[in-house]
Amino acid sequence: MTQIIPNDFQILLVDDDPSVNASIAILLKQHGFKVLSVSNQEDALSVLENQSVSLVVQDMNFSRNTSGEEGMLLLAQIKQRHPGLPVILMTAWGSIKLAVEGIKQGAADFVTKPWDNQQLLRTITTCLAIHQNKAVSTDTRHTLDEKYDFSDIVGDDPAMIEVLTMVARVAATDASVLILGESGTGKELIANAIHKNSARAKEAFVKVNLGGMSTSLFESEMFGHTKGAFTDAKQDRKGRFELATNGSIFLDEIGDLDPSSQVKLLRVLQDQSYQSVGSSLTKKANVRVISATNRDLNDMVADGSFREDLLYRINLIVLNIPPLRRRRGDIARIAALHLRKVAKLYNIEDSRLDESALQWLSQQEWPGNVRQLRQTVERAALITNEPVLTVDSFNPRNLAVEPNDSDADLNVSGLTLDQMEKMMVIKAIKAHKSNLSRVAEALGLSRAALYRRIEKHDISV
Ligand SMILES: Nc1ncnc2c1ncn2[C@@H]1O[C@H](COP(=O)(O)OP(=O)(O)OP(=O)(O)O)[C@@H](O)[C@H]1O
Repeated sequence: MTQIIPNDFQILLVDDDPSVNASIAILLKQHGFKVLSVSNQEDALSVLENQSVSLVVQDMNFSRNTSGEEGMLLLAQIKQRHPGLPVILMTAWGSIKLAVEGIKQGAADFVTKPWDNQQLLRTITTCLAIHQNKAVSTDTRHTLDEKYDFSDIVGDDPAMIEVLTMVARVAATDASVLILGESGTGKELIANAIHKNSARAKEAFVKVNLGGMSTSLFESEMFGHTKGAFTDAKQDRKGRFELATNGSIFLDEIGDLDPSSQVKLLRVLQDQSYQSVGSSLTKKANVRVISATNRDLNDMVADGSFREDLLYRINLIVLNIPPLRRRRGDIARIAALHLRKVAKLYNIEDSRLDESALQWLSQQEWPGNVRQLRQTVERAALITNEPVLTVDSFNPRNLAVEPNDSDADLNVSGLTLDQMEKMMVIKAIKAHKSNLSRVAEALGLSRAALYRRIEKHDISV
């Protein structure tokens, strides 16, 4: 994992208030960094010309003018002369608009005054780690696997190697990551990989589907509630942020969040603290935030349905997961992986895909991406019940797969999810000779969940 060796880095502080420079300098030196301080823009630019600096922390105002214009100008000058140099802005509390503007102009991040020492340190080390790793040459899958745990993720195609290399770079940092990609491309798998390869790996990875969360439930779900806070609050309940303490929170479908919940989420990300519903106690949110969506958040910002300031809080790092049709090189391996899994589940021995099947699978458009590929392979294995799958096993006549179906969410199999589920439960019961503990284990269900399904589908055991 990427470690920052502070002594390798010289940080330039630019603030007209000597006490600000002095106290940040003490903090950074205590943590081993080398520090230079200047009080105005001219000196800052001259130091950058003549000395080796790894990162700049700059104020936004250098005179009585408090508009932030001077800071923006300095940022623009630094970015023009030293495009790759990370700059962190110090902005007055409440001037988030200015900070957002700064990020647009190329600032790496911003910290509000009065600053929190730990947060400032985290921001600095994160920016340095991301920047440092940019210089590392692209890895191969083999070198990545030596250092990181990417088990369960097939990705040898150059498009995915690029994604995994970026995951490797950012995993160790606390940077917020926004994962973009069509439905079924593996966003959740990537979010989990970021967590697994971070220092938070031993703590919780809490997934929240914001798409399915109503406005009225948002606060109590995310921040928890105390007993009696509202009519149905029969006891204290922890929220998702508390459950994710010291770990990571995965905010799936963040593009579906309604405006009032967006404000509440922004507040906790901004302040790094929150209050449970019905409590006046402020709790610290030491949580790494990973978000995902298949919507275009920039378009949503443009049409006013997504807050720009929230976007800049969640997208320090953006990972674009390519659709499966742009990484056809991975199709055969993904298909084989999921076939192995389903074969194990149903005790099918020596199952494999023959050349004709692999070729056919590699040529499809897969509008539903990896999820659709996985379901197609599982379905074929289940329906044919043959160890070797050929192109015929995927014959649309048998499986009703439409090769160029353009709607990923349509039921492309001719089977509903419910029918699939029933079929899988029946097969697993047969394969494990009605030993329900083993059936539950094979299906990844608790015994209670298995019983519920047996009852729901009226299956005899
Ligand atoms: N690179 C991959 N290798 C192996 N399996 C994968 C890969 N990517 C995705 N999958 C599998 O595809 C399925 C869908 O993945 P996942 O849920 O992560 O997608 P998603 O982009 O989060 O979907 P959605 O947008 O619908 O939430 C999962 O079963 C996952 O295990």
